[in-house]
This record gives sequence, C-alpha cells and structure tokens, in this order.
Amino acid sequence: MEHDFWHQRWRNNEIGFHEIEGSYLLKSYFESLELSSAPRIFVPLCGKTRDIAWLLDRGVEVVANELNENAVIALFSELDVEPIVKPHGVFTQYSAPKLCVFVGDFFALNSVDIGALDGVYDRAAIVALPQSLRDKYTAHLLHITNYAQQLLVTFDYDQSLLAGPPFSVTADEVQRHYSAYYTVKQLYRDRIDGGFKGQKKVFDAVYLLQK
Ligand SMILES: C[S@@+](CC[C@H](N)C(=O)[O-])C[C@H]1O[C@@H](n2cnc3c(N)ncnc32)[C@H](O)[C@@H]1O
Repeated sequence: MEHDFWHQRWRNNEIGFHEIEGSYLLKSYFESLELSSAPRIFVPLCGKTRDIAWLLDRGVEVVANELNENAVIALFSELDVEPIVKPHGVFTQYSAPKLCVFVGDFFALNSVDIGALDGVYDRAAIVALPQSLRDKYTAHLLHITNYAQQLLVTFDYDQSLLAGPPFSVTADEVQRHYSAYYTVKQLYRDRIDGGFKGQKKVFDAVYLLQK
C-alpha cells in the first residue's frame, strides 16, 4: 500500500485493526516461543498496539517499527512513558527503557538498526501488505532479523469477496514464504465470530516459525 493510504487511515482514525486490549492470541501463544530470561523481540508495522505494553510487562525488550509518527506518539502516550526522540538515519527514533521504535519505512530498516533479536512478533503486519509487496516484506524481514524465530498472526478468507487490507494470507502462502528457513507450525486457526467487513467466513491463525 502507498504510505499515504496509511497516513490517511491514522489521520481519520480508521484503525479498526487496533485491539484495545491487545491480542488474545499473543497472550495465548507467546509461551510457544523459546526465549531467554531477558528476550528482545521485534514488532514490525506496530501501529500503537497494546501488545507492546503486554510484552514490556513480561520483561521483554521491544524494538519496533511504524510508518506513522502520530501512531507512535499515541503508543508512548498510552504507555504513559515520555520517549527520547532523535533522528536515526532516515528514521525518527522514539525510545525509553526497554523500548525503541523506528518511525519510517520498514523497507529502509537494516539489521544494524534492529540489533540482535530473540524473536519476531508479526500481528497484522504481513496481512497489511498487498500480494505484490509480501515477497519483498518476508525477504526483508528474514534478512534484517537474521532469521529469528517468529510468532505470526494472520487472517485468511476468500480474497475474491473482499479487498484488503487486511489481506488474506493462507497457510499455503505462509509455507511458501517461510518453509525454506523454518519449520512452520500452525498453532491455531479458527473462525472469527461475526467475521469482518461484512464477510462472515474469516479465520485468524497463529504460526510458530522456528529453525
Ligand atoms: C494493520 S496495521 C497493524 C498495526 C499493529 N501491528 C496492530 O496489530 O495493531 C498496519 C500498520 O503498518 C503500518 N505500515 C504500513 N506500511 C508500512 C511500512 N512500509 N513501514 C512501516 N509501517 C508501515 C501502518 O501505518 C499501520 O499502522
């Protein structure tokens, strides 16, 4: 999607993807990741997700990325944390103890920006991107995270019935992107009560990607 599309969504507060209580799927499946006692997790395309608060509460150090600066300002405000804000290459870096968010284009991030990681948490990141960008997204994510294990949360539905985002990312597509690098395990898939955007048959799914 064009950057303007997302900036406009944030400007108009069209953020139906945002979960006020955070994702119950993260809470249910986070323990599946094999983590050290002080893990460091990357959250791509993070919006102002409350999942970051949940991770911080568990002692996880979070490094994240988001295009829209107002989303990141809201993220810190809702955490009730005053960030240190400074330029970092083409990014603006918002940081606080145990949290660093790079504001700017995901595709401009590199592995040095992100540093060493224990894992990646992708919720509504791959599904935010159209098919034409998803190969590029997964290749770049693998590269900058040095193939760190992932907890991946997706949606799938009949794409012919609904234009994204969120886009439908099926189990086959997850395999196609990642099976050369990880063992891909589907931990969960179930129908979302009521579906979304007028579509009743929508599923969410959780995958664990580990070497
Ligand atoms: C569907 S939302 C998901 C946000 C968050 N992961 C969540 O679960 O609430 C996708 C987010 O990706 C951001 N985004 C889109 N394209 C991006 C890019 N190229 N680089 C960084 N962030 C991007 C959007 O601004 C938006 O906040």
